[in-house]
Amino acid sequence: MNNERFTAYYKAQNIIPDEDWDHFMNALRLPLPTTFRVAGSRETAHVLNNAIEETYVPLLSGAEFEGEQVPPPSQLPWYPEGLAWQFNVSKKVLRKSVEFKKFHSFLVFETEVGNISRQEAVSMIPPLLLDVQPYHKVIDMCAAPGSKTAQLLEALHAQDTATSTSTPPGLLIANDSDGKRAHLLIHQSARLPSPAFMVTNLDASIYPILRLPNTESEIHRVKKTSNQLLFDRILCDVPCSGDGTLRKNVGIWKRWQPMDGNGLHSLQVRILQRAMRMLEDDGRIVYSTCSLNPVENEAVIAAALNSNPGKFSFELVDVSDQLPQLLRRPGISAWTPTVDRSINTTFRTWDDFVQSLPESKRLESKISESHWPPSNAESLRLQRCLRIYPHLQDTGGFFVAVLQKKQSCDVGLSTQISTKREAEEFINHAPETKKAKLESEEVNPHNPVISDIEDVLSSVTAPASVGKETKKLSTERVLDEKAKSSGGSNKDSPHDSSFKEMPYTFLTPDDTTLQSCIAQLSFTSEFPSSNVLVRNPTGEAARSLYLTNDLVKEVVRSNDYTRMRLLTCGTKVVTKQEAGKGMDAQFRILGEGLPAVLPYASPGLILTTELATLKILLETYYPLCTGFAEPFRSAIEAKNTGSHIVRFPAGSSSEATNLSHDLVLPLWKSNVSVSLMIDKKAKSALSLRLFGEDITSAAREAAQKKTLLAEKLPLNDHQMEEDLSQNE
Ligand SMILES: C[S@@+](CC[C@H](N)C(=O)[O-])C[C@H]1O[C@@H](n2cnc3c(N)ncnc32)[C@H](O)[C@@H]1O
Repeated sequence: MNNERFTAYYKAQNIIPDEDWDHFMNALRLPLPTTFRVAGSRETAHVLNNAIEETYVPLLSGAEFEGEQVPPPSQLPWYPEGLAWQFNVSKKVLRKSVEFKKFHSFLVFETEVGNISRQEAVSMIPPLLLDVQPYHKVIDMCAAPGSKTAQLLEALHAQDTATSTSTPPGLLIANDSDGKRAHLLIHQSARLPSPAFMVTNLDASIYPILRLPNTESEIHRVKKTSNQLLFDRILCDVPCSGDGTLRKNVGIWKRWQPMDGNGLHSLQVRILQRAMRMLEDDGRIVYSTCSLNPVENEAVIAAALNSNPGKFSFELVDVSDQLPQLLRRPGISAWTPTVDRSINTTFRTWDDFVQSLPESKRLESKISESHWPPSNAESLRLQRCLRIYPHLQDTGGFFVAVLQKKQSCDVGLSTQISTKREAEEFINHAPETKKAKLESEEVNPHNPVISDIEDVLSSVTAPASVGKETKKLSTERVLDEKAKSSGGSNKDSPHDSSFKEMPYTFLTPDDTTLQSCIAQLSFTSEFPSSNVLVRNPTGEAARSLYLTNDLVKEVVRSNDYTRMRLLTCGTKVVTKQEAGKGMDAQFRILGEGLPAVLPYASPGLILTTELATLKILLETYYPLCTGFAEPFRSAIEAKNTGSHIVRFPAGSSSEATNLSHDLVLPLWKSNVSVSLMIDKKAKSALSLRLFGEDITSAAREAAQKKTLLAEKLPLNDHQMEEDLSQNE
């Protein structure tokens, strides 16, 4: 594991003192420990964390493998409330040591149901420094696959209890420009259903201006002069060359070369600049990469700070007192970009470099002035950035910077391209066809259909008080033009017919199907029936009902869903169990939707019982009502067929545990039997947690299959083992 270019480049950057160099390089060659975070609301997280501390750490403490002691998991010292862990054992130990095998099953199942997030330690830092509160409007600009999004959602839902979801007044938009990855993100986030969540699929560097309804109100801290949705917190975990992940992605050793970072710099700057324009006063941006390269880190921060000269008053936040046990190094103010793959770092300035090129080549160069440290680098206080190195605390490499917007002199202008040079740059980044179109349009300041380029250019030269509205509109159009060229919306109509997702239609509270659903499920009058949406063009409550909070509803109703390429919003709470229309349909509460609707479930819908009932529900797919002990048997027999909720109160106990908080689950009653409406992985996780073993019918069937396979196949040991592990 070596790469001479890597060594030469980073030696030239002076990021690691000479005396630490070997230590740094050796750490990069070691496998990364496994790290995970106990997720979910604080209440649930602490219950599970206690289980790790009280059950698994003692179980694993004496573990030995092939005559050697294997250390048990330990808490990451800097992670708040001890909720993140690491352990360092090989796959062989995980598969063969009885104790670790049990721990591994626990991790796998709890990860499946979203109670545990397998996440690199350093990747947990940005959301912590973003400091999200439930009332914040938050956007995660480059979110997929979503491990940080999950942390942001948890912070938004800090008030959740173990059984029910709070409805935070804030909002989280997770965005990614890669459609496939954005869908993966949706899949991941289904573990944390939230009425305050939206996913969009846009290029973050040209993220469009989103609107809120035209209102004079300040309910959501919307400025009276603007109905633009500005964000309190923005995460820019930008695409990067990723050399901080060398320990995990060993293939990088072979292919690493510095032009990857050079090539990403411009996109990284543009994403950060876009975030700066979308930020509320006093708002905070966290910029992060898993790269060690200053061109992708400090150079980006410096370029973005310098591109807003004084207008928005951004500054790097000193976070040296936060996460005090996290070992870090300060950001640097001097670095030397390389201009080619051979690590030519001899040019002290961009001018020197450009002068060295033949005149015909100068315009072609992709390396810009902002790859070099600016002359005011010291005054930008780049040392406030965080550099995390593998040898400090046995982690990956990482970079984080926290930016704060102090105030804006003019809210209208906050959406603007701020300097003439910036406007020109903006246009220069547009594809050629778009540029020609933008440049050929006529100027008419009284007509919204005016030239974008002229408008942008005039907006930065006109006095701030003149034509504010026109300027705002035009900036939006420039973004729309850019979005259109990358598959987004059309200039004349905000609708983008190339976007194929189903529309989002809010039902009226008196919709007959919705009313019938509410009546069937005995939801109380507090149920927010005006925040229920369906996903089809006609607005018919055809199958699934989604619940959003007020702010998400406002955003969806005030913006064309195709223009914002909205992939999902809110949380699916109820689905039709059987065919049937309107009043005839039978509705069922979904497992993932239960926490969101529980606050509105009337007592008649909830059956309270003991863990012995749960045992039967886990052991059998469709247990007969007559198979339960009293009083549950009579209680369930007396219920109508359909959707119900079963509650196991705190204090119920089983062989393995004593429930420390209520547990509620969705139940379906047929004529003579019942069934627990959660998926088989959730059942297994519950079973392991509450009964110390997987007692589910699915696990029993899998074990039987395994035995059959072992008896049937006359394989040698090695083949047999492989077959069995594939079946697991
Ligand atoms: C470092 S990864 C993000 C990891 C993610 N934050 C997490 O914690 O799971 C960068 C992401 O940026 C996305 N991306 C690349 N270019 C983008 C752009 N112009 N706009 C938005 N997302 C972009 C990539 O698809 C990738 O998913």
